Amino acid sequence: MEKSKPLSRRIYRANWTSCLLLGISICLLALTCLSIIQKSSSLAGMWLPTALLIPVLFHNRYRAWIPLLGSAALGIAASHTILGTPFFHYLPYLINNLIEGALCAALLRRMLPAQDPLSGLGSWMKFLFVAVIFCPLVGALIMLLFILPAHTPAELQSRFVTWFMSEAVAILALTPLGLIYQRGYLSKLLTSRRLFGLLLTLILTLAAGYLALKWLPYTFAFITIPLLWCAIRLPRIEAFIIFLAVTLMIALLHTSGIISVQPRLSIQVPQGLIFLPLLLILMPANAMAMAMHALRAEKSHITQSENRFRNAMEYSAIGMTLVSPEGKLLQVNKALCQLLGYEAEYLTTLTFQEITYHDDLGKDLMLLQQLLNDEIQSYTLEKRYMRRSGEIIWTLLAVSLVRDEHHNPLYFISQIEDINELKHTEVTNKRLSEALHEEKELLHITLNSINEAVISTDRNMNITFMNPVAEKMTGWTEQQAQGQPVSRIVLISKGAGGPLIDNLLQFDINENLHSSVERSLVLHGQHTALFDVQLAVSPLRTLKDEPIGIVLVLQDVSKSRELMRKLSYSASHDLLTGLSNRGSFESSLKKALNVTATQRQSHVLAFIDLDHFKAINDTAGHAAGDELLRQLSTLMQENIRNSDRLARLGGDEFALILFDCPQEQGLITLQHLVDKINNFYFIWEGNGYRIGASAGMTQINDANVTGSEYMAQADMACYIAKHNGRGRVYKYEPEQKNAIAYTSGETPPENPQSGAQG
Ligand SMILES: Nc1nc2c(ncn2[C@@H]2O[C@H](COP(=O)(O)OP(=O)(O)OP(=O)(O)O)[C@@H](O)[C@H]2O)c(=O)[nH]1
Repeated sequence: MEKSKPLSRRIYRANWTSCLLLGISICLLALTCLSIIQKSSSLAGMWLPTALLIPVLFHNRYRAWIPLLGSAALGIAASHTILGTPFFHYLPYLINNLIEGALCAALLRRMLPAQDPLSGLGSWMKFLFVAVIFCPLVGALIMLLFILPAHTPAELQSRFVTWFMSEAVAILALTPLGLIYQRGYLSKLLTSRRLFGLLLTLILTLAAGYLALKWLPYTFAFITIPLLWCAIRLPRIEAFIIFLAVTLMIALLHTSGIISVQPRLSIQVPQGLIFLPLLLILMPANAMAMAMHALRAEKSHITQSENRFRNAMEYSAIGMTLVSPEGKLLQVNKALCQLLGYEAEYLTTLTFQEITYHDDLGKDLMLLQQLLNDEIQSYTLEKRYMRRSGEIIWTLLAVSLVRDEHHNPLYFISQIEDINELKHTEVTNKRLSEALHEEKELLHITLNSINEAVISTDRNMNITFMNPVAEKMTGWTEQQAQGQPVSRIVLISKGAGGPLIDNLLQFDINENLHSSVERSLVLHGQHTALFDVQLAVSPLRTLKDEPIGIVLVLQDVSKSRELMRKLSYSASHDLLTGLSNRGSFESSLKKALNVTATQRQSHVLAFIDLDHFKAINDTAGHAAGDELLRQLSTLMQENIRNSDRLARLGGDEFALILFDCPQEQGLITLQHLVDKINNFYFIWEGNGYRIGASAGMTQINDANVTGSEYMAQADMACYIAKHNGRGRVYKYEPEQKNAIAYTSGETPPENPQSGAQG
């Protein structure tokens, strides 16, 4: 917003044209006034140049004053020069005029607003004191200083009074016009219809004034009437124009001798006071014009604000009403009528109590009372109204109270906003939110009570939720894990020693389901044990199918895996000795045959049968036999390579595959085993026992021969070893159809050692 003061200064920025205009105007005014002086007395009854200079300076910035004052000085000097007044004679008066004008303008600039200096009686009173009384007095005093030595006291007194009066009357008549004049007013007036009215009023006022001056007694009392009438009827500026015109008319008529303003009194009125009545009639007229202007401005202001309020109320999108302190709807707008379904005429016959839903009336009345008691300034309330159709609607009511100047309540202003839909949505939302909360609680309880670990993440794979089982298995609390990358918390590998799975989202669940026990998934908990787990990974998606994270469900399957391991073990092992059983051995034989087929490797297959084992059972008992079987299994296991496969086929029969083993080496190894058994000294319950073993072997080097054929060959060789004296190793020879006894340079014993007590 622009400030008024700079705006005004900008409008009246002085330039050469305005300086020239001012100079010419002041010259003309001074010529007029000086002509009057020359005709009448030594000083003019009215000195207009200063009265013009004051508003011009007032409307211009200080830095423009020097050219303006210069122009004014030149104007006055020119007028004196034209009339032949010597320079040094008029110079003091000229300087005094400039000082007085500048002092007055400077004081007015300090005391009055720049935009509208005379806006009311208050500002006019200031103007009166400063411009009409104080400054002319100062000017008169300065003038006395100039002429002090050359005049008598009586002359000084007369000149003082004349100077003061002539300045005061001129300033009162002309300066207000200059102060309130706004650029463009004259051209607007000349083109408007008001001009005719103004001219007519001017003529009538001047005529009335002339008639009063010429023929009526109490001359100035009668002049006051048309002036006051103008002050009341006309706008401020037009009234001031008429005041000026009347003042000039009186001065001219008096000077020209057509009329005399000299009162018909016995005592002679001093020359200087001749225009005192003029001053006295101008002052009330001016004051009245100002008062009427202020009144009109106030009225216009009130009308404007009333219009604004009426428009705001009428065209408001929300319902508005003015309500009397008793509750009667005084005024309603269209929006309220639509909201409540009534016509305005009918609605204004009702009270708000009649249309308020009964349950909400109490609270409304209570707040209204607080408002009336001045305890609150306004209030808002969600309340229900009853529509004409009987429907009940929710509204948001805002109420304030308007009071008169004595603080008595005038009316309430109520704004009523339709929040019916909002309220219903709110109820629905509340219900939905409660249902959602219940669902969430239920889900939480479910997740907390199930045996599976449940972990969810956000779209960045950072953990958002873990149930208690997940906390237990991972070794992280939900609080610790929240916001952490899932790959840091959930460490899963394929098998206990396998590599960690780094991308759980792309993990193939089917692969996990069908993998062997050894390759199945293991969860590595922090500071906790390893868990055999079954993993399910589900991506979470929005309704628009946008990914928002994943849910991991981990089932602890450690117990079932352990059982499976045990079952698998017992299915493939001999429970007494811990060696492989027949089934497992046959699988190993198949592998050996495959290797032979693919890599052309040859292996050795052997059967080992204990000699006279039955005797141990019979003499020491079945438990001793069991223990002997266990010790001999360990003995044999210790004397073969880790890669070889030893199995107990049943009873006291063992089978052996020596992988990737030439026949000669196989025979040496077998003989070594048989020797070890032959030399083994078994102690049971303080007694020592010896047994022996017979072995038959065959070479696996032909992929076309089946496993059972090779088994039969080894069996046959073992049989021959047994029946050819026991305690020896025989190799199967296919060409001879019979096994050939093999000795490793030693003669087989005639009578093999039997399980006799040592
Ligand atoms: N203690 C024990 N004895 C068994 C087990 N399985 C079989 N036997 C016995 O092992 C013996 C095996 O019979 P044979 O091979 O004829 O006995 P042997 O005295 O070794 O005969 P030869 O082989 O001809 O020397 C039988 O007496 C079975 O009862 C077992 O698991 N524990």
